[in-house]
Amino acid sequence: MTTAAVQDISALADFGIEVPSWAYGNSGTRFKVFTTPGVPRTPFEKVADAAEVNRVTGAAPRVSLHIPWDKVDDFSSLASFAADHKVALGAVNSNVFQDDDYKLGSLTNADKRIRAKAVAHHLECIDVMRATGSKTLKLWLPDGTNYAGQDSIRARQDRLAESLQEIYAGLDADHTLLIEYKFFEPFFYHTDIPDWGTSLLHCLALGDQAKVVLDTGHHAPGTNIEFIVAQLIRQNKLGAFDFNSRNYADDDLIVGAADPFQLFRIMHEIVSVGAHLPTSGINFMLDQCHNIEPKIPGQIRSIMNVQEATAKALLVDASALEKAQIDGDILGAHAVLMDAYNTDVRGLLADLRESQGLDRDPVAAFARSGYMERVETDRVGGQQAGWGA
Ligand SMILES: O=C[C@H](O)[C@H](O)[C@H](O)[C@H](O)CO
Ligand SMILES: [Zn+2]
Ligand SMILES: [Zn+2]
Repeated sequence: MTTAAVQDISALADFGIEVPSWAYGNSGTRFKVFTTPGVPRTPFEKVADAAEVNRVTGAAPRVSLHIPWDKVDDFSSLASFAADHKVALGAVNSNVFQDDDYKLGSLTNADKRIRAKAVAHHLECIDVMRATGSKTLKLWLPDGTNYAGQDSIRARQDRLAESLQEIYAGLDADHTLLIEYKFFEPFFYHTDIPDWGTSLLHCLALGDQAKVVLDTGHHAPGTNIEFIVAQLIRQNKLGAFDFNSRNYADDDLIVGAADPFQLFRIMHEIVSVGAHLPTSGINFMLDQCHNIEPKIPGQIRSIMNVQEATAKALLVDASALEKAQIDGDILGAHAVLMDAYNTDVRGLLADLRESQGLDRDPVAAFARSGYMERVETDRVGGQQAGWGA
């Protein structure tokens, strides 16, 4: 059983999780996008909601943007608005998945003019980064095909490599390009960046400023995600996470909701090599859609789930684990990990929040704040943000 001596989760005080602007807008599936009273209508209102999550959790210091969903006339005013709300603008996400021109591909398209358009969009995103002070460009490439023979898998990789080079050349020296992989959707025969290996190969071809994004919802069922985490960290090529959880496909549910033990195993691979520390440079982000549940409480719950998994990982008795592993003590080693996983860390986390001057229970603190009632009253009229907006 874990001894009291090692119940130190203080490292969580510096552990920040970046929240996605799009989680505060309406979202859904192809069947229905549900609307909710009080949903933001502008990127400013999205940032205000994200700042509320940071106010009660103390652990959501940045907001990811998605272009053009978060396009504004003056990005520096959005950045100062964010600063006034004690958050910063984080990764800038490109979008090459909502344009008819990209039906047969964007950065992989056989038509050079289409590829140039998609490259130009990424260079525009880099300009947004310069205006917001963000250092990260995040590229999820939806490109793929639906039928065997539809296009040359090899030729598309060559075109992709060329397009990525043009984007990479547009980065400033202190910028990072994050390349996200996904095994399928929106296409259903092949995807041009389907797995960590393909993303890693392109990152290695580009250079040190290119790193892999691991979205926890983007793997084939049965994939051992923590193995990929360990492998990418070994290569110093894990740039970021898109945290969420899923039961079937890219469900984008609340992280840890569908499989809290998987989240713990992932955070164990992170914590066991100190990659949870800010010095690791890994960006821990959420990528979720709260289709039916209240969005701000959903984000608060998500932050708490990552904190709980990380706290449990910090409680792993590392020396006992290593000894059991070296000794070939299979069940002993497993028991050390399960002891930490089965430890109820909610009290420790509440104590940590209190020591940071925060309410012990962020969910209750938000409910008591009256924030939701206020925005439901104020945000009348205009176009709610979100899918289909
Ligand atoms: O499945 C899409 C990816 O997860 C991307 O990260 C995407 O940009 C994000 O989900 C917003 O829709
Ligand atoms: Zn993602
Ligand atoms: Zn996704």
